[in-house]
This record gives sequence, C-alpha cells and structure tokens, in this order.
Amino acid sequence: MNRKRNVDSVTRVIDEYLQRRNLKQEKPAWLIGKSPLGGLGIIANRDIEQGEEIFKDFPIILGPRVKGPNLFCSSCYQQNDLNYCSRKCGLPLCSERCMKFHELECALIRGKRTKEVSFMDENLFRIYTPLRSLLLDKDDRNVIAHLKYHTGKQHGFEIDELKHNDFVFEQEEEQFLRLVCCVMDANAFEVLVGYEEKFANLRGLYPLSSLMNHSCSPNTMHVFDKNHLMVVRASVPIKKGQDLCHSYARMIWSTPTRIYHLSRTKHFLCRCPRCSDPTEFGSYMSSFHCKACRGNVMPRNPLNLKSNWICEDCCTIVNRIDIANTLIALGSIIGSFDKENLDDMLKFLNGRLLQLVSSNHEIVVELKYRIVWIIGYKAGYEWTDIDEQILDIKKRFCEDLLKLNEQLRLGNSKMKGLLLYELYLCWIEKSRRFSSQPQNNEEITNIFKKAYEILKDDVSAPENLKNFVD
Ligand SMILES: C[S@@+](CC[C@H](N)C(=O)[O-])C[C@H]1O[C@@H](n2cnc3c(N)ncnc32)[C@H](O)[C@@H]1O
Repeated sequence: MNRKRNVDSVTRVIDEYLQRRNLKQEKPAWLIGKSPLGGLGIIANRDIEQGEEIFKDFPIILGPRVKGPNLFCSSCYQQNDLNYCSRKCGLPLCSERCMKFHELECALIRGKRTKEVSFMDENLFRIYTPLRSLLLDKDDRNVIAHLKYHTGKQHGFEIDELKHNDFVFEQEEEQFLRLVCCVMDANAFEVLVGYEEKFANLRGLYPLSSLMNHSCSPNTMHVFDKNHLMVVRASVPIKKGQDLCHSYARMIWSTPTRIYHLSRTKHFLCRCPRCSDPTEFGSYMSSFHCKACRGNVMPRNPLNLKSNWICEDCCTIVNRIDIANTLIALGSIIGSFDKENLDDMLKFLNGRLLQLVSSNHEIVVELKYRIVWIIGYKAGYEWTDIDEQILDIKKRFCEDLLKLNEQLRLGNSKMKGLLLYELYLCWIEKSRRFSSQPQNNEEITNIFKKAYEILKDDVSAPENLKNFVD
C-alpha cells in the first residue's frame, strides 16, 4: 500500500475521518505533530484542566480479541441465547435482529471460505476481526494506511490462521489484511463491554487515539460509552506543548514487567520518568528486601533489563537472574491460587510474600487488587456474609491502592474511579451495620461523586454508578 505519512497527510485523513463520524471539534485542544517520543503524536495546543474532555473517537474496526475468555454475539456483543449463524458462516449470534445486522459480514465470510460451518466456530470468532476491514470504503481504508504499523513475523498470524481454516484471499486483499493486522497490533485498544464476568473482550482501532504515545504515568484516561465511542479526558492537568499519552501497559505492573511487555509487543524501550527512576516515584514497586539488611533491592539501571540489582542501603549486589527466578516463582504461586480462595491469598500475602518484597511490590498489588474484587462479590464473601475484619481488609486495601495511585502520579485514572467506588461501598456497608455510630455522610457522598466523575459514560462501570444522575 502506498503510504505518504507525515504530519500534514495524517492530520488531513484524521480530520476527514472525524468529520465523517460527526466528531470533528470546532476548536480542539490538541494538534497532530512530531513527538519527541517517536514518530507522530497528539500534542496539547493549550493548557488542559484535569478531568476535561479532550476528544471523542469512533472505532474504524471493532471485534473480538484473540485472547478474550468468553464467546459472545458477534453483532451486539452480549452473551445470552447464543447460537451459530443459520447461514453457516460459523459466528455466534443471539437473535434475528443481530442476524439481520450481520448479513453483509456473513456474506463476506461465506464468500471467502470454501466450506460451510454448522457450529459456533470459536477459532474463527477469535481471529476474524481484521476481516471486518474488507467492508470499509476507500476513505476509511486510506485512514488505516496512514497509521503506524508493526513489522515482524508475529504480526499477521490471523491471516495465516484464516487460510489454514479454508479461507482464500486474492493477493492484493491478503496484502491489505496483513497491513490491517500490523496496524491493529501497533494501535488497537482493549475495549470491555459489560461488567464483572459478563463482559465482552473486544479490540478496537480508534484512528485519532492511535496517535497517542505511551507513558507509564499517562496524562489522559479513556472510557468507552455504550456506542463504543471512546471518550478521552485529562487524568492530570496538562500543559500546552505536552504529548497526550496513555499507558499501553498495566499501570500496576512494575518497571521490569512494563519494559519487557512494551519491548515485546510495541517494539520500543520506554524511558519515561517513572521507568527511569528505580524507586518508581518512591513506591518501590519492583523492590525485594535485601537478605543482608532488609533494605530495598532495586535494578541498578531500570532501563536495562540486563542490569544487576543493588540494595540501596548496604549496596549488596544481587544477580538479576536470581531476581527473575524469584519473580517467576511468586507469579506461579499466585497463579495457582483458587481464584476465590481468600484465606490462602491473605495467608500468603501477610506471611511469605511481605517478608520477601516491598509492601507495594507488583505481586502484593496484584493480590490486593484481586482481593478487593472478591470481598463483597464472590460466593461466600458477599456483603452480607463477611465479618467486620474482612470488611476492614477490603477498605484498607482500597485505601492502600488509592495511595499508590497518587504516588505513581496517575491522577484520575480508571483504577482510581473503580477503587473509590469500592471504598464507597465499604463505607455504606459500615453505615448499615453500625447505624448507631455516626458516619461522615458528606465524606462518603464525596467519595461516590469523585468515582462518578471519573467513570461517567463508561459502559463497563458498575450499574449503580452508571444510573446515578447528577
Ligand atoms: C500507537 S503508536 C503511537 C503513535 C505513533 N508515534 C505514530 O507515529 O503514529 C505506538 C508506537 O509509537 C511509538 N511510541 C509510543 N510511545 C512511545 C514512547 N513513550 N517512547 C518511544 N516510542 C513510543 C512506538 O513506536 C510505538 O510502537
């Protein structure tokens, strides 16, 4: 595909795309420009306040993720009453209405596949999203051609899989599909529709948002509304001239994990202030306790995965391989826990784990995060089942994780919104149990309002939060 990609050409195609989707802003607070981080980026063209909506974006391609855990309707993305398509393309559908909506796509799939399928073809379901690009018009295809793409053997495996599953493509078509896969791997966002275990795990290519570069302490947050529109807001105050960034990695991962993930999947080495600071802004998220003095052992050079580790107090050097092996062992222990067995998790957390690692270590954080969403929800730990001690554990973990959010300078992140909501629920449960003890109702309401402010419009937010009206 012929790509002439520079600030002007990308600005023009994105501008026209937003116009076609009725999303063009009169006076945007951003422009597309060259970024010091690499390639192009979206740059603030004025100061932007925390919480301010910056832009909305619509997916040019949206569909199931390869690794999503559940099957769902390929038209409306909900999980009830699924059946395979009666025209035998193999995709799951839930109703006549969705069947109608799916007609074009169905014809496309049947036109490219040399056999009919009378079952829900889970294999196809997981790899067909790039095929949706074949239904795009010339202008939308041109948008895709103006986005960054990855190269390398791992990108485009979906097309090989499709061919393996009796799909046949013309040469030019296959070339375009491979480009789409490489563009999606470089730019697609994870889109969750639904809440708790009833969610659909989607992948969306949002052309304007694709131009946002990465930071491990980003200055934007985004949510997806019920129509899959992405709403991008400032998570912290942004100064004119700054790159608008979001995080391509989980923000509760420590630096070595983020750096490894970003280099493997996005092919760059992050050098943001958080990655460059071995203490991660004083949070010590990657630190182990020193065996000699119990000081913090951290990477000597966090930007180099091959660097050895050093105790900041007694300067003992620890081989990085020993650290990596301990991390793998800890990861496999927490991976082996029965997902809902709180006792085992708490015993491990308060015993062996905290003897080995810092209180904000990513494994501790991961466990606390899991525990917060077990208490109050899972069988045996529902709000009415738990004693005060367990309720207090949930409350304390919410507070710990919110403190970490501040330390990592994440501002109004989605994580903060969700944790504030869980903290609010803890307070409500306490008020219900101890109605004779006065609670600070104003403070409790403020926690709720703050959570609402952050998560409003988010289709995957808890129902009670979504139903709140200002
Ligand atoms: C989603 S694109 C972002 C927009 C991209 N810069 C462009 O020119 O279209 C992701 C790619 O941008 C580059 N990138 C993003 N954030 C970066 C960062 N913090 N440091 C270095 N490169 C970065 C990497 O090449 C990455 O694979």
